[in-house]
Amino acid sequence: MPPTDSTPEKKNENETREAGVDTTTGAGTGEGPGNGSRASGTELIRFDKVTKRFGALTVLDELDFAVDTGKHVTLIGPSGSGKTTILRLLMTLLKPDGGTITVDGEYLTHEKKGDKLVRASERHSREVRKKIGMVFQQFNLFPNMKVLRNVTEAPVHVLGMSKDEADQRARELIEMVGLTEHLDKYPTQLSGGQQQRVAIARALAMRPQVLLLDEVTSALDPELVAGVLDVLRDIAHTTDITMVVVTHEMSFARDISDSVLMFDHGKIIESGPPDKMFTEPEHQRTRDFLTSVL
Ligand SMILES: Nc1ncnc2c1ncn2[C@@H]1O[C@H](COP(=O)(O)OP(=O)(O)OP(=O)(O)O)[C@@H](O)[C@H]1O
Repeated sequence: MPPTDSTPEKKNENETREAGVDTTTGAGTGEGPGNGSRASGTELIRFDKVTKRFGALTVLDELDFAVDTGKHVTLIGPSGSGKTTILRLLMTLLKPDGGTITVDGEYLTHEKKGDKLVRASERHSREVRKKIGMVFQQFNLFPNMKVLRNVTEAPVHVLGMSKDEADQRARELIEMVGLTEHLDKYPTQLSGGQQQRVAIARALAMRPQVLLLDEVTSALDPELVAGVLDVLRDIAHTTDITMVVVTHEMSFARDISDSVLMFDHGKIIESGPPDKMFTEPEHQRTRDFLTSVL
């Protein structure tokens, strides 16, 4: 399908993809975002010494990493290692206890007041968060709205898009996820896999710069998984959208990732391109984890 206003920009298929992730601890050097200058030319997301605690449990401990524009980064690691927490922080569903998160050169968690960096207001976070779309494990569709309206609702009410434009964009996205004949159905009239494809179209309708995927097939019956992964593979391979993915589907991760980050107890213990991570991981914890899921 040719690129349109409603779909993420088509990528140069000959482009050689580099890892696109920085897990060094150099974050925080330089002038920093939020004051008119971007931390780096192509950087879209940066976690700078981000700490998240739940009571006595420290889930993320001064985590540093960055994702470049257009790259696909997959987070792997044992249950409880903090992967979903990272996505929820990006959606501002959680607040960090320390450190800063920036998206497209703007602080998500903080804002500048004069020379000071203060906690972001809800309004500021909401604006920055518009750059981010997320697809959850549970599809979270509006049960009382038909498929088309599920996809047009947020562009009209959150972005202020005209109904006609939202409608046209939604139809194109619904076609992209293969559901044109189901436009007029309610979510309960669809299979789980179809509902998840509506959720993907709905996230893309907001034209986000980054798409977060949180174990999007784990609530599906096994026979419905492939259809959803095929749609996501297509989006990953034919568009320029940045992706941060949490999945236990390792062959999918291998197909779409520029870089894989292995988490253990809230820290990145190893990272690299998927071919290396899945065939010759260096860390024993990574080897043990991959043996348990492959
Ligand atoms: N709202 C919360 N309140 C208390 N503890 C939480 C909360 N959310 C997450 N946790 C805890 O934080 C830790 C990290 O959770 P998180 O969901 O980020 O892990 P994960 O790596 O995504 O695991 P999984 O692969 O099982 O989804 C877990 O021990 C979890 O129980």
